[in-house]
Amino acid sequence: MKILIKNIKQLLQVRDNPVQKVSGADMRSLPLLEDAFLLVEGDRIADYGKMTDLPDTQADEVIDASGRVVLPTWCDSHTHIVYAGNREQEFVDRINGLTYEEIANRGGGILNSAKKLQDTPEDELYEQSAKRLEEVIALGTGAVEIKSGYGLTADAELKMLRVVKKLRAHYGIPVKATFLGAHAIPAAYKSDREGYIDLIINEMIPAVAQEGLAEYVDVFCEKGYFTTEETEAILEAGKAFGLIPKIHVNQFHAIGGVQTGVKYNALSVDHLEVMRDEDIEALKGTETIPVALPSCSYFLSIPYTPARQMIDAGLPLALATDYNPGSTPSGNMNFVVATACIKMKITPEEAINAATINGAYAMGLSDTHGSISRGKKANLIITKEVPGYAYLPYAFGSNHIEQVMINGNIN
Ligand SMILES: N=CN[C@@H](CCC(=O)O)C(=O)O
Ligand SMILES: [Zn+2]
Repeated sequence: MKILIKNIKQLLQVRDNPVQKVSGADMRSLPLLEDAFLLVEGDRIADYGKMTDLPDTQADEVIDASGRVVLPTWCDSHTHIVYAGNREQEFVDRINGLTYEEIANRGGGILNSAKKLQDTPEDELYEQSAKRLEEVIALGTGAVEIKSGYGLTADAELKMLRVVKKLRAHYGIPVKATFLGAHAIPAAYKSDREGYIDLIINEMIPAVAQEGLAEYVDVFCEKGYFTTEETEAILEAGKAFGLIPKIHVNQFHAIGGVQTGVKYNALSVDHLEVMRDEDIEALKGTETIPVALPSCSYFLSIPYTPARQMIDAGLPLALATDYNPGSTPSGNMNFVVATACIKMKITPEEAINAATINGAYAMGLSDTHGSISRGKKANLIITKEVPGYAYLPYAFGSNHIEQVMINGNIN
């Protein structure tokens, strides 16, 4: 099957020589072609160029993208979309004055979600999660990472990861799995945190590895959750089973989590709402990509990751949703890109780089996703008629997407 997309107003993120990620000042450059064509063969990008150079080719289907922008689908490298129910009551409680921390201390928060998830059968959990995945694909996400961490028992953590595996098998987009047993200390281990860490290290990680259920290992390295020493022990154990670290750090407090991530060669360090100069320094010259989650800052009214400062310091940056029931009940990458521009003062070019090629890097997918390059997967967003790509984050809150193509198929 050959599909020709012609008359594209702007074809974004065109890279003849694909890169793994873009950093610092290079993030300001978003290579594009105006008045372009794109040829899809099977599930791959076969060719692209200016309309004036359109080869004489027979296509099975022709899409006229006049007035429209075409770009690679979003790569959302940080989500928790496998969860049960919702936490709308906590949302109301926060409006009425309680803090996220106070709610967690009263047994709400992650423990509330864990209780719900433990009581939800696997099939039902799959159905709820599949709906969310379908929703985000329609919003232009074409690759996603999903974490466990709302199980907090060996059985429930494995249940979550089996749901992720089923989602991967059923949907055409890459779905990367992360084991986040160290998301919170469960109530049963309240006065025996060593016991829970022991369970993670000696039972959960080996079981996850044995079933091949995850590629990454994550820890919520934060005051009141897991210390840097505990994080190190868990990452060490994960690494022994081939799990690559990808961790939650610096959401509320800077306790050295960035340095721990760098020490363990984490693929990414995520959140980073509270960053000291030494945390930015620690990331320089490393392969660890910082990931910002602006929808979380928006929803919790906490500081935004100092993305401007980090990019100006020469770092790469990825953007992701953090879609989860507590801190970010939204999986909309379009909103993430707009919020990054509006609140973090990064340019549309930087934000689109952060949400495509750098998001792909944060999931180990740069070779196949995240840019318009020959041979990469044909996962594309075709917008409605728009004045240009900066209009996408500018006119925030509207849905500018007309069609989403996954593996060469229009969804
Ligand atoms: N910060 C830790 N974990 C999730 C939220 C957890 C929750 O409130 O359910 C996050 O990334 O924001
Ligand atoms: Zn998260």
